[in-house]
Amino acid sequence: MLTTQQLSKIRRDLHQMPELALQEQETQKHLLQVIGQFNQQNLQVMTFSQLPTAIIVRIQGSHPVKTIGYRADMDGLPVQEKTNLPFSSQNEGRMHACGHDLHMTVALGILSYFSDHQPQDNLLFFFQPAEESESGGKLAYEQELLAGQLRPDEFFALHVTPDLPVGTIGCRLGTLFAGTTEVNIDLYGQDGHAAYPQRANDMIVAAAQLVDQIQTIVSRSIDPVAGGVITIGKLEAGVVRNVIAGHAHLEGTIRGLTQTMIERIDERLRAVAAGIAKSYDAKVDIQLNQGGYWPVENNPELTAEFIDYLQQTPQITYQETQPAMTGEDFGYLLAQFPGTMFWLGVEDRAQLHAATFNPREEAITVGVETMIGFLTAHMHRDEGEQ
Ligand SMILES: CC(=O)N[C@@H](CCC[C@H](N)C(=O)O)C(=O)O
Repeated sequence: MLTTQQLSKIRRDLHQMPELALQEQETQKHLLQVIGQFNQQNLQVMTFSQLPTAIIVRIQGSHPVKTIGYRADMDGLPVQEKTNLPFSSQNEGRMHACGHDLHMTVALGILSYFSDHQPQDNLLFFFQPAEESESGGKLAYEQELLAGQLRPDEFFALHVTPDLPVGTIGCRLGTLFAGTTEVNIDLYGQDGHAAYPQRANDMIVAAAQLVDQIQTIVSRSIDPVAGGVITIGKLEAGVVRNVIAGHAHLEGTIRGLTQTMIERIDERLRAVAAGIAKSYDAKVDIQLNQGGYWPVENNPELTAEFIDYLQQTPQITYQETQPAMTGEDFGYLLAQFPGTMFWLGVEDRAQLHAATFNPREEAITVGVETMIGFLTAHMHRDEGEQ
């Protein structure tokens, strides 16, 4: 089993090599190298041409009644790290700002334990590319990576959160995370000389109005008790001060706790964008893509058992959390397989996705020990029920 020092070294190595969605080649190489050092007796380590950076490791159980899956996401974000840590990202403009380096390390810690202590049930460790975009979970399912002998009967995963202290685990019955829709909007007008606005059709003004009107969607069209979010995170338009912009490009994300809510916001956004296009005599191209970012719905029975385990474990503080507006393509996988996702406290003042995000590493052993303890108890419970 990996020691705390070994886990920390692995996490720091992974932290230095963040790669974007579906480009996780170095990360995969590193994971395979670490896994190669574990006891291989009951392990089957697999990669796949259909999703080249994914890894699945199957551990054969001693007398299995089912296959239990555990998923860790692998990709980083297009963020320039500003932590000044000695093990900062070595990849310019890329950062593990969402804690996926910790997610992978926790998975390796659990995997290394069960490679030395054969579990009763089969275990499946899915190192998943592309959580931040491209929806690697959905791709894996559609390309039948998680089928046949590799089909999990249950699936578990965690996400780190800076909002909880180390030693605290957050979870809830029902919806843990929102579903999301990725938004891409292009507005097309007429470029021209800054001195002759009457001869051009300015898409900076149209885009500014669009961003402004978008703010009314949640505040005026959505039930405030149900809630929703629409954020425009990127707006590009124009080339220089004295040229009127004939094109504007906007990117954003919609968040809602139910499919109905997401669809309602999608519909309002289409209507508002069409209205702006009409009033500015512009052409609009709007692309809304939900991919696999479905709401994360925790399975009632498994999650109740998991929460019960946490409440009875003295080293852990359990906290019931509110649903969060973060998205996760594990939501897609939980729509196919029953399971539970939970928050692992890593306590930091910086938020997820911030360039200064610096999660506390002591949380790694909390994650590893929690999952080893829970899975062991869970498998024994199955044995008792046979
Ligand atoms: C936990 C987390 O931060 N997840 C991401 C998931 C990305 C969702 C999708 N690409 C989108 O932007 O809509 C998040 O941003 O919540």
